[in-house]
Amino acid sequence: MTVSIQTDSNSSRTLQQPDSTVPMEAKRLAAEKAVAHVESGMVVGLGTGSTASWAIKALGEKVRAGLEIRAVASSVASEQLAQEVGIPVTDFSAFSFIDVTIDGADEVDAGVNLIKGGGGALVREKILAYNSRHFIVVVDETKLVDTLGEFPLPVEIIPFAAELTLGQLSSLGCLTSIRQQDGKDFITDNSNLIADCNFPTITAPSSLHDRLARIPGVVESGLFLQPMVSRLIVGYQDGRIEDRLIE
Ligand SMILES: O=C(CO)[C@H](O)[C@H](O)COP(=O)(O)O
Repeated sequence: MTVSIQTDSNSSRTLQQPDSTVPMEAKRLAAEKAVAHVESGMVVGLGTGSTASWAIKALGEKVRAGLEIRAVASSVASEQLAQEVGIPVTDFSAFSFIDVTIDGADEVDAGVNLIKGGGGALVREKILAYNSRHFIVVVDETKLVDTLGEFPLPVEIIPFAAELTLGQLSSLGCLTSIRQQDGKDFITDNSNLIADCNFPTITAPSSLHDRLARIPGVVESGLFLQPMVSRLIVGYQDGRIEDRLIE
């Protein structure tokens, strides 16, 4: 998928969404490795995106073969996919914590901090990750970076006074744009907007996270900072898989 991003300087550039450039096979292998960590009796959080979809499909196969789990989804799309492949989706009132959540990411830095939200599901994804005993991130090798920021940081904002909120985001040193889809504003599952924030680089993600959180109108940012990830699984184009426990 190709998304045209309009910046506040009226220039435009093209963001290649991960689907168009990365090896699907590496994503699939990483996702299947993650599913091997799911056991009967668990409550499982389902991420969003193409890598998470591979995990949902692999989980569905295991459920059909007898694995007994209950799942919660981070997006309407993932919930629909889960139902299609036979995974029982449960209500948030039915449990007090999630055993394991499996999700993808747009960037993973050397300290295992993430940018997420390329699929626009970052708020629900973060709620699931935060409430999970184990958060397994599955990516292909193209998502690994030394420093975050090449992928524009998605920030979910409420529609009210969005122009003012965009201005506040820009004052942090980024070019901002409201994400578009099919010629219209992209609307999240929470009826909000996504501001894509293009920083030159994000050298201090923790302080940026705090500054973003102080802006009224910002619901959440796509910065998922450590300690959040408990396991990182990376699929490589040559077929290798790295399954790393994060201490
Ligand atoms: O954060 C996300 C959705 O909001 C996705 O996990 C992220 O965009 C990675 O997607 P993909 O697995 O398709 O590369």
